[in-house]
Amino acid sequence: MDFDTLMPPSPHVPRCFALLPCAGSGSRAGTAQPKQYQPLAGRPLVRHTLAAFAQVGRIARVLVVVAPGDEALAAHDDSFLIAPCGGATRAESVFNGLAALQALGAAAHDWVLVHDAARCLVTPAQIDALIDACLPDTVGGLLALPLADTLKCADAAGRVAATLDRTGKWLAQTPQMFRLGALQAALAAHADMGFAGITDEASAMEAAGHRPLLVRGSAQNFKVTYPEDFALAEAVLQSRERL
Ligand SMILES: Nc1ccn([C@@H]2O[C@H](COP(=O)(O)OP(=O)(O)OP(=O)(O)O)[C@@H](O)[C@H]2O)c(=O)n1
Ligand SMILES: C[C@](O)(CO)[C@H](O)COP(=O)(O)O
Repeated sequence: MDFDTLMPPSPHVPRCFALLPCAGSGSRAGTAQPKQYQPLAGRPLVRHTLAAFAQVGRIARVLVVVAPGDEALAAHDDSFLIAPCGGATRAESVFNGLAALQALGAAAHDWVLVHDAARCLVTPAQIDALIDACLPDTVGGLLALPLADTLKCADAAGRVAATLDRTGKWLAQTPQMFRLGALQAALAAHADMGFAGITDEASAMEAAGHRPLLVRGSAQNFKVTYPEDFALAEAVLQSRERL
């Protein structure tokens, strides 16, 4: 099945697709298997991420980019598609995923929401807020959080070299929402250099001269990165169940 059968393309009504990079090794998490497949509150972590996107009616389709050979780990069902085209870096996985979306029928003017599989606490309301903010915009944008702590710069010995002005500084989160064609072109410009310095979609768009919109996210939308993050994520999920 391709996307055109699902929802015909129209130059007037761009569709929204979600692309989940899920091909990382999760080395900082210290788990035996990649963190996105670790059990969390009874199911693989990435399943919580997918559940949030499944509740957003404006997302036409979700594509999960996994490492070649990991298709079974992502345990496929009909609510999402899998592309086993993960790359050596997150940016490469996203770049390959955009090509897979295009091959399935997504158009250059369609929107793509790129979201870390490892940010499993994102909520449908946060995704909707990003879509609401970006749909009327020409560029697109990202969820992000203004810095809430004092910002230090370290020297090589692990001592404070300076306290930096945090005014106007935000922490980038995901989803990050851009037009497929514009994002593809922005990333393509860095492919020859192995996507060096491109740590998120917005940084590629910025390098291409765009100024993405900052949409306030939530501290709960953190990326599971370190061993202690699993217990925190589980506690948040359990607290939501009690609501
Ligand atoms: N080559 C890569 C690297 C990362 N990711 C994905 O990008 C998201 C954010 O990556 P992050 O968690 O920061 O990186 P990991 O490589 O998974 O972890 P680490 O840096 O600790 O090894 C994750 O959902 C991860 O699976 C990916 O698809 N392809
Ligand atoms: C994209 C991202 O989640 C924005 O904060 C983040 O940069 C991904 O983590 P990484 O460690 O840079 O891969």
